[in-house]
Amino acid sequence: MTGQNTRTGKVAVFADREAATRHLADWLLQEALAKKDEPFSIALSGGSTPQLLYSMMASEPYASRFPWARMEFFLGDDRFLAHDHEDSNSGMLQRLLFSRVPVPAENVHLIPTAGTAEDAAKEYDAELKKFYGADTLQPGKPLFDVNLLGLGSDGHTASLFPGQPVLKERTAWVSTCVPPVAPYTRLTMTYPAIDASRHVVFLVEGASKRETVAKVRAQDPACPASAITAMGDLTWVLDRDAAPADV
Ligand SMILES: O=C(O)[C@H](O)[C@@H](O)[C@H](O)[C@H](O)COP(=O)(O)O
Repeated sequence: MTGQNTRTGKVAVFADREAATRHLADWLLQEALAKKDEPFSIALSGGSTPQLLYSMMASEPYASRFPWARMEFFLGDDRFLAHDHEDSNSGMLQRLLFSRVPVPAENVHLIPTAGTAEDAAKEYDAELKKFYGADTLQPGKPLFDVNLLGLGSDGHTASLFPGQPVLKERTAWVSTCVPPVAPYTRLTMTYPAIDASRHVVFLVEGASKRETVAKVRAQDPACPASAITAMGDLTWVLDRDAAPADV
């Protein structure tokens, strides 16, 4: 697999948020069906941007077409909060998607919240390794089929925030992060886990993100998202407002 990065990845621009989201839903459906009887694994992003996608996947024509029984869902990151907290990504996904489709409960791998944040990171790290079937990543063997990422205006993705120790983590697959501005301790997949994806997709919308998209595509080192690569391909799915002038 020839890995792509944020500079070499393909850019797909759509007229508006609805069109970009529908394209992504169609593509995810195509990829899931292409796996035929094999599991289809996807790590999902939190935040507000992908919420339309999750609602769309749980509605027709997608709800009756996705092969839910063989889909495996993970979270790229979460805030270290009870899942019923209004700011929990797990809670958001439960509300918008998992409670509305027939995905088996054992296929929904939410980030744990018991004990300390460090305990939860170790537990989720172990869960990823159990799913993968090994404790070390092997060349050419992806951990996920798809890793869906968002982008913060400061260039963070998942909970890989600028200046944080987690950016140097190259062994653990899950770590904690205390973002400089956000009030919650976060749990996040690290670069090795995210990069071990067959497809990495950045879904970014809105004019407020345009400058950051340009920086990350230029691989500005100040933006943690710049260092993201994919084991296979990396794609930017943008609405017109988020698209830099050169795309
Ligand atoms: O938990 C989170 O918030 C996300 O994982 C985070 O990385 C998000 O993707 C960006 O902050 C963009 O968020 P918006 O889509 O809300 O702009």
